[in-house]
Amino acid sequence: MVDAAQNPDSDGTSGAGSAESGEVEAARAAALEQLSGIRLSIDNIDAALIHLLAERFKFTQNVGVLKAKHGLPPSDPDRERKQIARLRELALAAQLDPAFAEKWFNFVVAEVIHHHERLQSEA
Ligand SMILES: O=C(O)C(=O)C[C@]1(C(=O)O)C=C[C@@H](O)C=C1
Repeated sequence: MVDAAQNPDSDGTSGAGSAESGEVEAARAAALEQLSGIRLSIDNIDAALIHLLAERFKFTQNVGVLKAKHGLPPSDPDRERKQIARLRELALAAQLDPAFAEKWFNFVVAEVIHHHERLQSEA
């Protein structure tokens, strides 16, 4: 139920009683229900992204250990260029902004490189 005191009509009154305000309220209540459903899906996707990121970092941790052990450089710009080109293609096909995909990738890789550097300094 939508509280009229918290959701006044556009004229600032409660609009109590009119048939029109009843319809507006019903439509708003339906919209809020729809919003809750959509937010459940958003929460599921956010959870999946966290799990995927955690898995990715487990693998990059393995890479960092290997690199530290064998004196390999923390970053590999050539590999990154190829990854970015691939991710931009995937983003385009998925109707995601390729610039955003690249920004996201660079953000994650910068963190990975920090981890690699820390492992190297500890080795
Ligand atoms: O593949 C590597 O060499 C990594 O260290 C992993 C990774 C990545 O997170 O994808 C991170 C840093 C490198 O510059 C390139 C790629």
